[in-house]
Amino acid sequence: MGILFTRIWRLFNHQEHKVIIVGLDNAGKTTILYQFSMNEVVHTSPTIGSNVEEIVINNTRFLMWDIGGQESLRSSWNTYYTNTEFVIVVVDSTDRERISVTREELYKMLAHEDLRKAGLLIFANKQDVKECMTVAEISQFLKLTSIKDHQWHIQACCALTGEGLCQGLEWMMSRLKIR
Ligand SMILES: Nc1nc2c(ncn2[C@@H]2O[C@H](COP(=O)(O)OP(=O)(O)OP(=O)(O)O)[C@@H](O)[C@H]2O)c(=O)[nH]1
Repeated sequence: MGILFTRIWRLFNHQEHKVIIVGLDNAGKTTILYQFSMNEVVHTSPTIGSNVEEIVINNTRFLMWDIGGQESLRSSWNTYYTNTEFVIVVVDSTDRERISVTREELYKMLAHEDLRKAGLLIFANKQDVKECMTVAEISQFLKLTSIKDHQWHIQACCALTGEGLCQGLEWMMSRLKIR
């Protein structure tokens, strides 16, 4: 009886949390996705369209969509928004020139009806590179403290070594618990 109950419970709790990973081209989105799913660095090439992986952490399932960040692809990001619970924005912390483009894309996304309830995790990636922007600088450039209608968190990371990635996932897990 106990085992049967557990199986039925699992069947009905097979909930999957949809996550989209966005950011400008070359930010490190695909590298992050495959660190999550395979725990290793894969050789990446620019994503045309998207990559998707299921990631299971402590029985919690995330379906993660890594969406290509090239300029021509950004206008179709919104086709992925339905039912998204978390948006991960990956920032190339070495790319000072385009942080304003990231900011524009970020606020465009946050204003979209389909993302009204989505949590926002920002990865300040490539922290291994000397003289990259710090988390504080990126927060300021992106005006994160002005975001009142979404839960958000910024996390420094290096997708090549995996440093910081678990902390980002832990933040997402903590948000799920308090819902
Ligand atoms: N130094 C350094 N390089 C990184 C890091 N993360 C990713 N890269 C490199 O950045 C380049 C782009 O990484 P991708 O993961 O393909 O970037 P993307 O955001 O998926 O790019 P698009 O598919 O064009 O949108 C690759 O050469 C990666 O090896 C990091 O933390 N540090």
